[in-house]
Amino acid sequence: MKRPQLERPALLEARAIQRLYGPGKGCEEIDFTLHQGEVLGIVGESGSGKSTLLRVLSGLEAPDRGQVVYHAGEAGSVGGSPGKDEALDLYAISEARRRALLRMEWGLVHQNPRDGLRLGVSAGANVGERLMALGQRHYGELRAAGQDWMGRVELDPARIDDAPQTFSGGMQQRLQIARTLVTQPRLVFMDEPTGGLDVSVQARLLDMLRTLTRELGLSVILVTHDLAVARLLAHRLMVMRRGRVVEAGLTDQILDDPQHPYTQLLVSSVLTP
Ligand SMILES: Nc1ncnc2c1ncn2[C@@H]1O[C@H](COP(=O)(O)OP(=O)(O)OP(=O)(O)O)[C@@H](O)[C@H]1O
Repeated sequence: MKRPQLERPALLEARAIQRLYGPGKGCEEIDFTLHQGEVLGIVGESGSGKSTLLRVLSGLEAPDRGQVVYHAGEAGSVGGSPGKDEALDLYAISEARRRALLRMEWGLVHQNPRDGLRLGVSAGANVGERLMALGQRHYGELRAAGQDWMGRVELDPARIDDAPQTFSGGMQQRLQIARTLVTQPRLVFMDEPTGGLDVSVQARLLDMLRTLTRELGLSVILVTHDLAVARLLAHRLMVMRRGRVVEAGLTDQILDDPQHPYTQLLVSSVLTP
């Protein structure tokens, strides 16, 4: 697996994050740095706090304690000066600026594509909509981008005018991915992107996601309970249990030589035939 270069600049930092609904429910003492071009997998069984952490990291739910710091500042980033790194404390900036980040610099891929798509408009409009939010208005170019991205996610571009409801679950998920990536987000959050799909559909989608993340050099925070998905996509892993990170490190190291008894259990229960 291709390793991220360590000297790459930081993109997102979690500093002592806590969001608890009750003892062990939610997440606490979360510290890590995501570097540009890196895919970080957050794994753990159901209820371990993965989704809670993702909501906090992606600006959807404020933590009780701690900070999420996003390094903006490249040319074109929201509120940043060209070439200058600017560390934004996600929950200290205004709600409007946080929303602008989500719309313009980040992407969110939901487990259920229906949460990420607009079902009432065509496939092409779903892809073009985020570009329009960035100021693109040229109809022909929006349509061309829609067709191009449908092709990239292995959907038939001839179906550009079809409504997402007429697509299968796996096709809807590919459309959601096209809609998310068309704006070339600096940071992508994925919540169980292959969950809820048939195994054969999952395998194809996973293959496509791996190709896209590599080709585009995407920076991704990926939540999954599926260690096979984590193995294929993530450079690094954080293993969560009852809201805390019990083990973190390079993916191969964690899955081939887990140190924490919980990780050992998780790995043996999934990977051993
Ligand atoms: N809004 C909420 N109010 C109260 N408790 C919550 C809320 N959201 C999550 N929890 C609780 O926090 C714990 C962690 O939930 P979370 O959804 O983050 O786990 P998860 O690892 O993502 O699980 P899954 O893989 O099943 O989605 C669970 O015990 C859950 O019941």
